[in-house]
Amino acid sequence: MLIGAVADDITGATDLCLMLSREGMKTLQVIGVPEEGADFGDADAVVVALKSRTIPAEEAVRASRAAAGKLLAAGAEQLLFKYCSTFDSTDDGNIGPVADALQDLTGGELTIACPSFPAAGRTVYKGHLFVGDRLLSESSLKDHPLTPMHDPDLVRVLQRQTRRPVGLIDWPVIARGEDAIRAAFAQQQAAGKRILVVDTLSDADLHAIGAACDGMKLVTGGSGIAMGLPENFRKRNKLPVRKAMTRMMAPVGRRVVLAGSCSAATRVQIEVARNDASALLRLDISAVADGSQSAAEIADWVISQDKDRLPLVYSSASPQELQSIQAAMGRHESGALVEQTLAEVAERLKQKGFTRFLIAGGETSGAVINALGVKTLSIGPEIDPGVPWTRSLSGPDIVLALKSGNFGAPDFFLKAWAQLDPEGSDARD
Ligand SMILES: Nc1ncnc2c1ncn2[C@@H]1O[C@H](COP(=O)(O)OP(=O)(O)O)[C@@H](O)[C@H]1O
Ligand SMILES: O=C(O)[C@@H](O)C(=O)COP(=O)(O)O
Repeated sequence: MLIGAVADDITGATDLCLMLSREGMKTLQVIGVPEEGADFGDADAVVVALKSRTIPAEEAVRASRAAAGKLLAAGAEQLLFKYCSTFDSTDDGNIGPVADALQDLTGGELTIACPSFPAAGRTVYKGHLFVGDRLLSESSLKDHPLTPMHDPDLVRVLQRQTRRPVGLIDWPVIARGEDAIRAAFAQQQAAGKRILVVDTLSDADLHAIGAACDGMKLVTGGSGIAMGLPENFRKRNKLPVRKAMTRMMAPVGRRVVLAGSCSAATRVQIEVARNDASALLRLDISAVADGSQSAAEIADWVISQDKDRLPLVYSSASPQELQSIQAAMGRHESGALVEQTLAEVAERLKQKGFTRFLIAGGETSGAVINALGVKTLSIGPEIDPGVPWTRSLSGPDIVLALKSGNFGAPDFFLKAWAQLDPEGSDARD
């Protein structure tokens, strides 16, 4: 194993898997902390998907340390901690505490914090995170249901989460390339800094930063940082050149979209599907809470739809609607009830022979995957930046597209299916 990664949510993990496999690494996604003696086959990279972004910091640290320990024991040469490209976290964590714990596990050496993903519009300049052309705090992430982001200055944000000194390598240094970046690492380390936010404006910057991280025991960031890391192993003849996949075999069966993301991109995708005459049903959380809507009824509705129409169940709400739901029911309580309901719908549909699932939302995907009993995923073709098709390797034979809330083009829900073999296939990849 060349790279062992711990991701703080499931869509983040598939995003990272896609990046690593696009760069030629045979990549396996494992759901949850691997079991003792787990067999990772001949994977060049293993990404462990946790659901640790919004749980209490001590639990996130415990799970991340356990997962990282398994990857290091299996021979991982470099450890990667994957979090969101929009740095989703609270002042209590969990990025800082987990990075600290993994740094301890890997000998306490200097590490970086590189959330940038320019292909998805996330860049960092003077330590400030931009989403498209807006500062993070002025983007739709300020209204995230679980981790509203109000401060765009990542040095400040991260410093609130860790006692270790946080530094910054700004863009003029990054633009001078690998050697300059490496020299800046050494200078900052000598100045007592332990974790460095790195400015990044382009894929070229990511390649240069990745090259400078050759040999760094622990790297932290979004999937973008994985763009430049595989080349370090290829240079040493540890990694062959592989072609990216463009289509995927999928088991015979019906399809469904389940959206528990309230992100701006997902809400647009829902409207595009509505205008295309897909069959839409809203999960009304107040109705679920008072018993007038249930997972069983929602699943029956999906099953009863004409097979030629795409069925889409969504709980997604506008920031204003969300505010009043959360005021009435509580932020975590309402979120958990939505997740639990969509997870039960998925489980019921699986029982009825549905094999093709498109799930929108990271936390939502985590809940659905757990309910479906999926343990490992192989990575298929890219639908849009950050979102591949995946196929379950053990347990139920199904394909899944796990879409991060803010990823994907407006027609994502409609176009994703074109990459699956319409006839179906009984053989797993
Ligand atoms: N109508 C709603 N009311 C309250 N919470 C909701 C509603 N719809 C979705 N949620 C919750 O919002 C959270 C969205 O997070 P997530 O699934 O990670 O989406 P994203 O990828 O957009 O961040 C989930 O916990 C989900 O259950
Ligand atoms: O880095 C990213 O933006 C994604 O990989 C990711 O982690 C997004 O999280 P969700 O929006 O909660 O799916």
